[in-house]
Amino acid sequence: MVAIRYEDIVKVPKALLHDHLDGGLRPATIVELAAEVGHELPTTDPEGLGRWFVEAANSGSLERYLETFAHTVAVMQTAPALRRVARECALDLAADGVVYAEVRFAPEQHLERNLTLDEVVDAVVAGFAEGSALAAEAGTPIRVGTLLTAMRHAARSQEIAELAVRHRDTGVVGFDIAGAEAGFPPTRHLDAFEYLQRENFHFTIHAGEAFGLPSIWQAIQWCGADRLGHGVRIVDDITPGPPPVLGRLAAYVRDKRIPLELCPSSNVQTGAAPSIAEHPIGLLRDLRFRVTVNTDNRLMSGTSMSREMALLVEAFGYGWKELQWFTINAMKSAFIPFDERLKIIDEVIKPAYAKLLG
Ligand SMILES: O=c1[nH]cnc2c1ncn2[C@@H]1O[C@H](CO)[C@@H](O)[C@H]1O
Ligand SMILES: [Zn+2]
Repeated sequence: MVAIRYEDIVKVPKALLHDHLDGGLRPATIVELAAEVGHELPTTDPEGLGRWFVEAANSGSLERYLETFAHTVAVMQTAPALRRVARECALDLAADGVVYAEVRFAPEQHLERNLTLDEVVDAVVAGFAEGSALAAEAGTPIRVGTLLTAMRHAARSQEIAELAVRHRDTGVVGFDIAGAEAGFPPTRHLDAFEYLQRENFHFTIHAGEAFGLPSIWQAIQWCGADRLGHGVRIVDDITPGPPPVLGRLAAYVRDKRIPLELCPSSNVQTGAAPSIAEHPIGLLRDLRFRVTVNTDNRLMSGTSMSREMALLVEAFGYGWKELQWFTINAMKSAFIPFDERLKIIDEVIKPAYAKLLG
């Protein structure tokens, strides 16, 4: 087999479902915005700051990993700052060959300087639109959908769900809950999820990352999640083989083709997986779960979509066939309408991979 080159991974179209806006800022932008608002950073050297985020996030614990977000959220409190961060996010993803991305953030964390929730969403959506327009001009078109996240330790999920539905025709395509998982089960937000179902809206739930099967079970069977954010601990319901035996929940997730938004590097940093080579993605792919590959937080993991793909190529020997499978899985699982997903699969993804597959 011909070795896969990194620059070819960058060029090939990729689809990304799980990326946090406040986990993907450019270090130089954080330094500039922090100077404007007088926020103190661990260092004002952009390169050093980038390294600081990765090292601080390498804690082995989700709670400590999440502490690093204090420095990104602090500089995202005005409409121009939110707009800039969103614009740069779209540009960075497009430059990395991502053609479709769903990017999430928690509006309730951006109210420190008196913006309203609606103003926060408007600024971010405008930033994505600007970034996408610039990316198209640069010859790297991208479509970005916004997901609104509610923080699971807080009590604003109903309000954020209503906010998401209010903005559904102007760029918001889904809803999510995130934050510390242990002690904050999905059913705490059942009202919000039931409301979203009545509105025929889409949502994913961070579940099965820092807490195991009960979280996944609640997310799917009580709350009705369309997808699982991470969901990596579904392996706890699989008895290793040969042949591996699926428990009832794992079988349900696979049978129903529930998409798993797997984030390899992030999982290693928070201790959800021991290493990339031992990441359950290998087993889950072999068993043909609806696996997708994601970045989670590009800043905290010092990563990109291409880098996550390259790490999997190296660890599992994947070729273009597997990378296409991940990409089509993601595109099939996106929250935009079916006909629009199909168009990207048929007109953008398949023709590009066909050339590489020969
Ligand atoms: O992997 C994760 N698991 C749980 N919560 C997360 C993860 N990454 C980021 N956030 C949380 O989501 C918020 C909105 O984007 C971030 O501020 C962070 O607290
Ligand atoms: Zn996440």
